[in-house]
Amino acid sequence: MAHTFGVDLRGIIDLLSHHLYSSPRVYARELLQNAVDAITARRALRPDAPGEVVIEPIDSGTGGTLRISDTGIGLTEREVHDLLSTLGRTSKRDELGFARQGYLGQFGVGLLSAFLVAERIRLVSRSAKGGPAVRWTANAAGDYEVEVLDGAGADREVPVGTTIELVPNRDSEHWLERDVVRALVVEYGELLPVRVVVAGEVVTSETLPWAQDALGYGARVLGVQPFDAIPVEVPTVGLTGVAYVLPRGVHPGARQSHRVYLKRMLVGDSIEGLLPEWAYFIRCVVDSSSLRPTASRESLYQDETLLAVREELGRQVRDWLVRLDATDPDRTSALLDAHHLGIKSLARVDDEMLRLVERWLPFETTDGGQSLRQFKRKHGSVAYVPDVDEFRQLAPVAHAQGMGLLNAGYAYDVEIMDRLVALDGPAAARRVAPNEVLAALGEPEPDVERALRDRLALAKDVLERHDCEAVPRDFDPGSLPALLVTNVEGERKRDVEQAGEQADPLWAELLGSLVSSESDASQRLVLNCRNPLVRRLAGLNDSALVELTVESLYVHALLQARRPMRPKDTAALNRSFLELLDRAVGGHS
Ligand SMILES: Nc1ncnc2c1ncn2[C@@H]1O[C@H](COP(=O)(O)OP(=O)(O)OP(=O)(O)O)[C@@H](O)[C@H]1O
Repeated sequence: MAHTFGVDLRGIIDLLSHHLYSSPRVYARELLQNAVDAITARRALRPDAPGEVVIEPIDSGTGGTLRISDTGIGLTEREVHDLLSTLGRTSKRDELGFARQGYLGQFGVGLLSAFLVAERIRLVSRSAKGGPAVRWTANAAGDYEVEVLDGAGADREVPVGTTIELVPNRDSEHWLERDVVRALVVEYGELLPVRVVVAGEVVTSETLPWAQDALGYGARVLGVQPFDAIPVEVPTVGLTGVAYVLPRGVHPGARQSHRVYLKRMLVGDSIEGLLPEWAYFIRCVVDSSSLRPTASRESLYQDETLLAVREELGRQVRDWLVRLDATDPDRTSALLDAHHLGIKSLARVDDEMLRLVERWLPFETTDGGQSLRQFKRKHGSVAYVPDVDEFRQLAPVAHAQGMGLLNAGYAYDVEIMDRLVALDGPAAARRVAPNEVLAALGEPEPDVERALRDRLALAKDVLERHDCEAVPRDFDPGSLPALLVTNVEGERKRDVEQAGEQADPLWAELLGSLVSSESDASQRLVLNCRNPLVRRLAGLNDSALVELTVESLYVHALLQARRPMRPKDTAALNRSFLELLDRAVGGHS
């Protein structure tokens, strides 16, 4: 013999309250939604049927009930048994189980959420299809009663539509009181296309607020004045709304959160996944007639449709950016200034964005802040350094020699340079190695160089300790005594030597022929013979003082290069500083 599942109503209510819905507050949305759906159903029969929802909350502390009445389609006695008293039964799906167009509900469980705040629900309804009025009373314990109000005076007074009355449970009276109810109804239902009255006050408006004053509405919803408001539209899912461009100050890692309405009922205002990740500086407010909610109605179902909508909204924001670029240069550069990270990340894969970045985004260069285009116009191609510290170190030297350098050490910069090369050819951008800057530096006067090299021989131990080769040069600015650069060739040579130890002789010889540097030290301390201190170093006779000066110059250059200090560097800093201090206060005299 076949049996049907039994259902423990208490268990279901517990499931709903603790696991499906995030708070009892959703009861207001579910009741509102049923009332609006009932009006929609009635208007499907008769388009000019009245549409109004009236909510009478509890007056604080009076211990009464909340009533919500609608002028909707109502329920016949059969429907009350069939729809209200069977969990999961709904009138809002078709024979094949698909959600019917135009209705907010679809799962057949929403009414139960009233039990999150009520111990008893009383419903009185009269169907627009005719027949007597019906009263249905259900308790949280899981029992219900149906009475037909036929013929009696009470029946005649019941208009077509439904009134639901909630008797609060012990801890929930406050959920049904005026201020809370009003706030909840405004939050969820302020855009509903029917008149909703709470405690005598109409809380809905006919038109979508962003259609009238998008920027004003944006400021209210976001709490700040948006940079701009982009109207967006995806007709395939009946979506309209606004993409707000946030003013500066949003972090690229910040979670996207959008305000989403479905059929003009709020789903939530921190809905994720509506725009591609790069658009972190955009907040949307949209209404859609056919995106799918999850069963809790608190988020969107992540399906193919949502993916397609995300792509399309991303495209519309991007098109706006391109239009702005063409029509309003000042605003474009202000926007790029505020949100360069998102736009740069887009430029890696989108050529029009790349051109926009090329034209407007200021980069740090040896000629000050400049766009790639300006820089290219002056120097012919973009010579860049892919590391911020290296740039800072090389920039003054390069600038003094008339070389243009651009700092491409921030997020996405190198990928943007690679993309420029892929599009415009190898002359478009070029990575500059420190040695290239060194190659541009002048040779020192021979006698100064000779004298300096003699002194440097005295500091051999110090230089070896720091894995450094000293290179005398002559360059501007004269105030800079020394420059520390990584010896890329030296490192390569060391790798090759290591590889050579393990490789067969023929291969080792081949590898060896690729390396030309004289030294295999990993760093180069480039001493500036134009600097007075370095010149004095060339004339020193005290070998201890030569060692101390070379080590101090090394530490100074290391600090300038902002390299991380290893323990032996910190020890060198302490040693040289204290020894210099000692000499300064006369310890050696
Ligand atoms: N105010 C009302 N007027 C007329 N019929 C109603 C009303 N409230 C509920 N009903 C009927 O009761 C059924 C069950 O309602 P319930 O809120 O549990 O589910 P639903 O609205 O169909 O779906 P969902 O769970 O997505 O809200 C509805 O499908 C509708 O037919």
